[in-house]
Amino acid sequence: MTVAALTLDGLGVAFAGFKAVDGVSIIIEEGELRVVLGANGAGKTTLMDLISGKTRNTSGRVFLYDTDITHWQEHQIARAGIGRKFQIPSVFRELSVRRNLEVASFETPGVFSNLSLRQTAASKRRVEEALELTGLGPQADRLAGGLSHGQTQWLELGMLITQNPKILLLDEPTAGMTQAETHKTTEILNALRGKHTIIVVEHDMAFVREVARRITVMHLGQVLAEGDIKTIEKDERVKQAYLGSKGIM
Ligand SMILES: Nc1ncnc2c1ncn2[C@@H]1O[C@H](COP(=O)(O)OP(=O)(O)OP(=O)(O)O)[C@@H](O)[C@H]1O
Repeated sequence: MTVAALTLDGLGVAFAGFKAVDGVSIIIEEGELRVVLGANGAGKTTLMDLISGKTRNTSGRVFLYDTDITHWQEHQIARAGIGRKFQIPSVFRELSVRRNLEVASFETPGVFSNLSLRQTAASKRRVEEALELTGLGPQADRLAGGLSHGQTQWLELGMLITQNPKILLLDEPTAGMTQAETHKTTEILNALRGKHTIIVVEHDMAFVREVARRITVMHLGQVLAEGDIKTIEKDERVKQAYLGSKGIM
C-alpha cells in the first residue's frame, strides 16, 4: 500500500495580486523521488518556499503525512522532518568534512551547543553513512573550504542526510557541476531512492532522465503535466510551455 508523505492541496501564493503559485495539488508518495520541471519563473522555487515555510501561503494546505503543517514556522517544519538544500551551500568552510557532518548530525539545535556536544552512537553511524554515500570518505579530514564545487554540494547533501529527514527538498542540486559531477549526483540520489522522500527541482535533462520516474511540470504557477519522462516529452502543452525558454531536450 502506498502512503502519501507530502500532500499539497490547492496550494498557492499571490504577491501583490500576482499568483506565483496557483492552486497546486500534488501527492508525493513515501520513498518517491519526484522531479519538478518548468521554465524560468514557472514557480518551482516559490513552491519549495511554501513547503518549507519560508514563504507563507495565501491559499491551500500542506500535509506532512497526516499532519497539517500549513501554518507552521520554518524551523518547526524543518524539525518535523522537511530538510532543504539550497543552491548556495552553507557548509562551515573552516571545519573538516567530518566535523561538518558531525555538527549537522547532532539532534540538539544550535551550532554552539553542538560544537561542544559528545557524539552519540547513532549520530556517529549517520556520519559514516553520509561519508560512504557521498564518496567523501577520503576527504573526511580536509577542511570543507578546500573542496571542489561538486564535493561541497555533496557535503551539504550529506549534512542534510545525517539529520534523517522524512522529506528532502533539493533546489537544482547539479547547478554548476561538470558532467562527471552531475553523474555522481545521480548515483547519490538513486542510492537515496526509497529511503527518503525526495523532491528535486532541476533543469538538467541528462540528470532528469537518469533519476526521474515521475515528473511534475509547472507553468505559470500551476501544474501543467505529470507523468513519466516519455509522457512528459511527448506532451504538446509541455513543448509549448518551453518554447522561448532554453527548451526541454
Ligand atoms: N517575493 C516575491 N515577490 C514578488 N514576486 C515574486 C516573489 N517570489 C517570486 N516571485 C515571482 O514569481 C514567479 C515564480 O518565481 P520562481 O522563482 O518560483 O520561479 P522558478 O520556476 O523557480 O524559476 P527559475 O527556474 O528561474 O528559478 C516569478 O515571476 C517571480 O518573479
